[in-house]
This record gives sequence, structure tokens and C-alpha cells, in this order.
Amino acid sequence: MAGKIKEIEIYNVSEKTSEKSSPWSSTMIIVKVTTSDGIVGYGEAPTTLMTLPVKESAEEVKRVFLNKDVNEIYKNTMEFYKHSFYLSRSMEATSALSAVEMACWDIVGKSCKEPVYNLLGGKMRDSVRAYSNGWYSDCVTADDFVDKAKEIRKKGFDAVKFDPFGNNYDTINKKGLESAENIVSGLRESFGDSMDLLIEFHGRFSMEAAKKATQILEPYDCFFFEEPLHPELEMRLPELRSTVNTPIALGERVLNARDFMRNIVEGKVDIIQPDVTNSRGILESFKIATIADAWGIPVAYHNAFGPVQTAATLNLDTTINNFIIQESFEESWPEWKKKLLKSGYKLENGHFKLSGKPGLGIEMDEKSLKEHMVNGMEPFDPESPPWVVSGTYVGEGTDGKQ
Ligand SMILES: O=C(O)[C@H](O)[C@@H](O)[C@@H](O)[C@H](O)CO
Ligand SMILES: [Mg+2]
Repeated sequence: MAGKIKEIEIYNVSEKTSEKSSPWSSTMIIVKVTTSDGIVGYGEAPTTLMTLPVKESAEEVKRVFLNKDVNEIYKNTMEFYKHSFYLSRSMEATSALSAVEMACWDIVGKSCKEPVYNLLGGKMRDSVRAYSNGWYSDCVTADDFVDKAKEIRKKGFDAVKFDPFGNNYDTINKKGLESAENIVSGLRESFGDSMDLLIEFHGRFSMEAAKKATQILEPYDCFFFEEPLHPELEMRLPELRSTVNTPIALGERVLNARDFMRNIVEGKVDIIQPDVTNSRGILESFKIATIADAWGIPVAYHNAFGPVQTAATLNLDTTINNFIIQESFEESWPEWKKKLLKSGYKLENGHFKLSGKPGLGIEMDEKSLKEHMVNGMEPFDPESPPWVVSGTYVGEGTDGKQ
């Protein structure tokens, strides 16, 4: 049995090469937790123009978690909940907490020599079907998207997610609608039914625009429409849902089980996308899946950051009942990100497989981690928000330079 939490180290890592697929995670926060009996666990927190605030928040989590029994994961989490007055509404606090929480699971798994999924009920599946994201950097026209999607297909994926809305923001003009439709219809024509198309709206539209954009894409039998509305307009989701048959997905900005519960029972969502790095970690993400299952709703965990997040998420995918599909940016990561882990999981033919080793199942390359330590924020690009794939926030959209 692992003992008390003796040390929590917080690493801000990055490399100054251009990060095309996921500019929002060109920096990463990795935490390393060590217990009094020398067991080490790792966790990861998202950044997205909040790298330094998350790092600071992790210092707060550290003040609560240090010297606690590492096995008492839930109790320690609730202790932080008690102290962290803004946790329910703070992406920074919940991200920092999630990183430490998952590191504790890594330790507990290692101490009893079991992979985390075995501590959560055991395997439901050996192989986890993935969809590719991040593959479409610099894609603007339908042909650009089709060409790059063919490359992704060659790697074995039969599902892709992408944002076809260019630089339309809040509202969408005729050109924006036409261009989005061309992209989606181009992919549908080129792949027929052999490719699932997952449409990313990035929560950037108001109601009118969301209605128009979902309407125009409705005939293309998409897998889901993700975050079609600005997140605070959630009360209008039931109305939007009633106008289309394509499932509505959301969850990457929903921070805990109770908030997911509201979205579910109030009929706002068909597929949920919790993120283990910002919904209080592994235990809460597992509970969220259970709540969704009780309502007959599937889970497609959001996974847009680094390899520790991916390993933690795969442990959940392996064990939950209502798994539907798993997001992956892996194929478009820069080399340094791929090399942070010596081992952990494999992605082959569009499917993930965990190592099955104890804890999260990963082996961190400590040398590489230390070599990439920085102290700073992600780069800021005034022309393109950090949440889009590079080179895609262009065109004659409503947020464009005319
Ligand atoms: O679904 C996804 O992967 C996300 O929306 C992704 O595209 C990003 O915008 C990112 O997570 C921002 O932090
Ligand atoms: Mg998204």
C-alpha cells in the first residue's frame, strides 16, 4: 500500500517548434507525485492560454494534497472541493485538481500492481476505436480536406473530426455556409459511408448561426454536431436539438458530474464528451459515464492534449459500458510530444491498445520531460484563436479581415 504524498512537482513543458494540429496544447502541464515509500505517478492538465494560471492552481492543489494518504483519492478530492471555493466554475482549479488526481490513481495502481481499469471494474474491451482530429492543418477548400482525409484513411482511421467553418464567428454568412457544406459533402462523396464525419463547431455560434449551420449539414449523416452553440447558450440546446436528427455532442467545458447531470436530464445533449483533465480526474469522469449510462447516453471522452491524458482516458474507455468512440490527435503530434512516454499504449489501424501495465500503464521519459521544461504561456496569434487547428481560421467569414 502506497503511503503519504511526499512531493508534488509541476512541470511546464513545451518546444518552440510549430505546433500545427493543436496550438492550444503547444505547452503542457505535467505533474509528478511521489509518495513517502517512493512510488511515482504522473498526471496532466490542459493549457489553452491558461498555462501559467493552471500551474499556479496546481500549487493550491499541492497545499491540500501534500502529506495526505494517497489511497484516499475521493476524500482528498472532496477536501480540495471544500477549500477551493471557485472549483465548480474554475477551469484552472479543476484542471490542476484533475492532474493530481490522476497521478494518485497511477500510484495506487502501481502499488497494487494493477492497471487503473482493473480498479474500476475491469476490461469491457481490449481495443478502443479512435477518431482522428488535428489532421486538417492548413485545409481551406473541400479538396484540401479530401486530400488530407485520404492520408488519414491510409493510416487506418474510419472516423474524422474537423471544423469546416473557417473564420465565421458568432454569425455565419452565405459563403461560410456554402463552404462548410462543400467540405462535408466533398468528404461524404469521396468516402461514401465508409467514413464517419464528426463536425466540430467549437462552441462559436449564436442561435441563428447554429440553426443555419446545423440545418445545412443535416443531410450528410454526420456522426455528431459538437458544441454547436456558445456554451452559455446551453438553455437553447433543446430547441436546437428539436430541429435536427444528427446527435448533439458536448462536454469538454463541463466541469463536474452534477453539471453533466443537468445537461443530460434537461435534454441538451445526445453524446457526452467529458475530459479527464478538467472534470476532476478519473473517478469523477467514471461517475459521469455512469450517470450518462443510466440515461442511455454514450460517452466519447474529449482528448485534445498530451500522452498522459490519453493514457488516463484509455483506462476509462477500457472499462465503461457506454463507450462510443475516442478522440485522438496522436497522428499529428510533433515528435517531442510523441517521445515524452517511453511506453504506454499503441495506436494502430485507428484503434488504441493500452500496455496493460500497472497504474496508467505509462513509462515517462524523465530525461525528455526535463529537457523540455519552460516557463511561459502558449504563443498568442492575434489573427487566429488558440482553439482552432493552424491555418484553418481563414476565408471570407464573419470574423475575417474584409
Ligand atoms: O474537441 C476538441 O478536440 C477541442 O474542441 C479542440 O479542438 C480544441 O479547441 C481545444 O480542446 C481547446 O482547448
Ligand atoms: Mg471540441
